[in-house]
Amino acid sequence: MPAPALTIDRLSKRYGSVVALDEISFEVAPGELFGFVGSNGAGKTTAMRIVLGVLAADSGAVRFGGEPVTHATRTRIGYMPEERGLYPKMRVLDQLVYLAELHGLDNTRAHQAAEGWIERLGLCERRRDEVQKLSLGNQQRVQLAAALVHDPAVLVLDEPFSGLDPIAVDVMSEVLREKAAAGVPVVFSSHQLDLVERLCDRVGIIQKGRMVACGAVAQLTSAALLVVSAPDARCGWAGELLGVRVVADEPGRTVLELGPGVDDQCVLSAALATGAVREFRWRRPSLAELFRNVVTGSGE
Ligand SMILES: Nc1ncnc2c1ncn2[C@@H]1O[C@H](COP(=O)(O)OP(=O)(O)OP(=O)(O)O)[C@@H](O)[C@H]1O
Repeated sequence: MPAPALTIDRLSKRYGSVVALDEISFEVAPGELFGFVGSNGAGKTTAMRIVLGVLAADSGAVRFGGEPVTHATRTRIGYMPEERGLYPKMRVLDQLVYLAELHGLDNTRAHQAAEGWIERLGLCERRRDEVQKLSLGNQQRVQLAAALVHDPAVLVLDEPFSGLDPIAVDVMSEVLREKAAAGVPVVFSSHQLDLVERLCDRVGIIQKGRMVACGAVAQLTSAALLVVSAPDARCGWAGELLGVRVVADEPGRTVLELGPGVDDQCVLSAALATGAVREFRWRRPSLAELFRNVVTGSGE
């Protein structure tokens, strides 16, 4: 059976006077890796917890293959909570078998799945250890295994990369890519924007509970930036140019965004007026630059 799409439709949630989510919507298609990014407190965890049914929305809906999420369909979601919900005194293997059985696998299949993920995630030597005795990074590997052990149809992961060493980041990335390639919609939150940019097909940027940008990474980062290296120029030289926004200003090197109708040759003349120009080229912004731009623009 093909995996269903995950649809988040105009979710709103308040905690007293705090608006955590304000009509937030997005969809994650089967086979898509969707990166959910935003500043601290933007509302990512709240949205993910509502998807899982751990928290109720004030309004809006979560759909799975077009149908409202029920208790039965929820068991098909693999979830990695931000607060990491493992049993500290349970051994790694026992824990994974238990969670797999809880999601409906019989004991033999639960053992096979648990052993498979233990091996895949490099936990063989830790399989008989209590979770609380593992390093934080290894606990996180177990948490990922816990999200995957019942072969979920959708993956929802809250900051799965935080605190991982580079090898574990590679393993995590590979697993997420593989699940997406197998047709599973995968959504994860992260503050590591370079990683999100590398991995994701689409991203959603949430700010104060509102989706302020959502789309394909290439499309969102298509507005070009102008890089100008003028070693003799004093800092701030470009700030006086009309219609030009300074994105970054280091000694000798400036990154600019030109407003509509601004002629780049006028910028070149202004740069040459400061002395030699060693570099003058257009480039795409990174996701991190886009994020800063969008978040600043939305009033942060
Ligand atoms: N149980 C709660 N009671 C009151 N306010 C809450 C509660 N949980 C979250 N909030 C508030 O809701 C807003 C959204 O929080 P949320 O944890 O969803 O953000 P986040 O994007 O996941 O942040 P982070 O990147 O720091 O994990 C914040 O203002 C937060 O303080």
